[in-house]
Amino acid sequence: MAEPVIQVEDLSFSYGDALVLEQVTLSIESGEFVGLVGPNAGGKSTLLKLVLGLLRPQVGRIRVLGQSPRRAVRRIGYVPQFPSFPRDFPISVEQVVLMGRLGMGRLLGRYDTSDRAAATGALREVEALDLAKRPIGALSGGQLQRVLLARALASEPEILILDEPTANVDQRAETDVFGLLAELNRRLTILLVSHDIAFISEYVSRVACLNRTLACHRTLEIDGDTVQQLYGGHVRQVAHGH
Ligand SMILES: Nc1ncnc2c1ncn2[C@@H]1O[C@H](COP(=O)(O)OP(=O)(O)OP(=O)(O)O)[C@@H](O)[C@H]1O
Repeated sequence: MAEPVIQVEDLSFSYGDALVLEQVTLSIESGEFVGLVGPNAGGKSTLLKLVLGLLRPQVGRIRVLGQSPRRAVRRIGYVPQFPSFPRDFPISVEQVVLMGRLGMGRLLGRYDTSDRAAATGALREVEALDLAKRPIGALSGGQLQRVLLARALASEPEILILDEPTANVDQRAETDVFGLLAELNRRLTILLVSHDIAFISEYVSRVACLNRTLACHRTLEIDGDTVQQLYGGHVRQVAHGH
């Protein structure tokens, strides 16, 4: 069997004395669409930072595409919860999407034809090519989210990781973004952080519930009890079926 795309084994992580992740094990296969859910401060962002190589495991091991996270990070497209640039920055949509090529060793402003073609392709894929020349500050929340998705796609990744991609958009834009993700999942493995277990259950194949410890559920198995156990603070009683 092929090696998992993301493999987390017996991972524990603390900030000082505060244990945030305890013996987390998670294996994501090629082509999966996994939702990572859990209450505030449950450790979701910390787990993403470890998978992206921004933090190092203190206990346990992470492999991404058979490599260390630091090496594999160029093969991951990341959509952050909040854009890392001010909305009033005088920069066009096209320039923002081109920034997705920087992780591939390009210098800011020194893009070649292949970079521009990748940016155009990414904007087309998220149906936002008509926005290319617009200033980033003139976009709606839903449009901005598509552009950030295009920026992640511009690096031609094999994995897409998204942190609450629809936290600041209305419901219609949220449905549109998830429709796009379902399309992208035909060729990309996706790991997505969300608070909204009910909404994402329509799209993802598996839900990983994280509240310091982690338990996985096939989407079809999720019922009221699962949600109650996760958000009612008794997540450690959920059977670890993996
Ligand atoms: N750099 C840090 N230094 C110290 N503590 C931190 C740091 N980053 C996060 N924490 C703490 O670790 C815990 C887990 O935080 P994390 O951001 O991973 O949770 P989360 O599940 O992503 O939360 P949310 O859903 O609110 O974004 C929280 O108690 C948080 O305060």
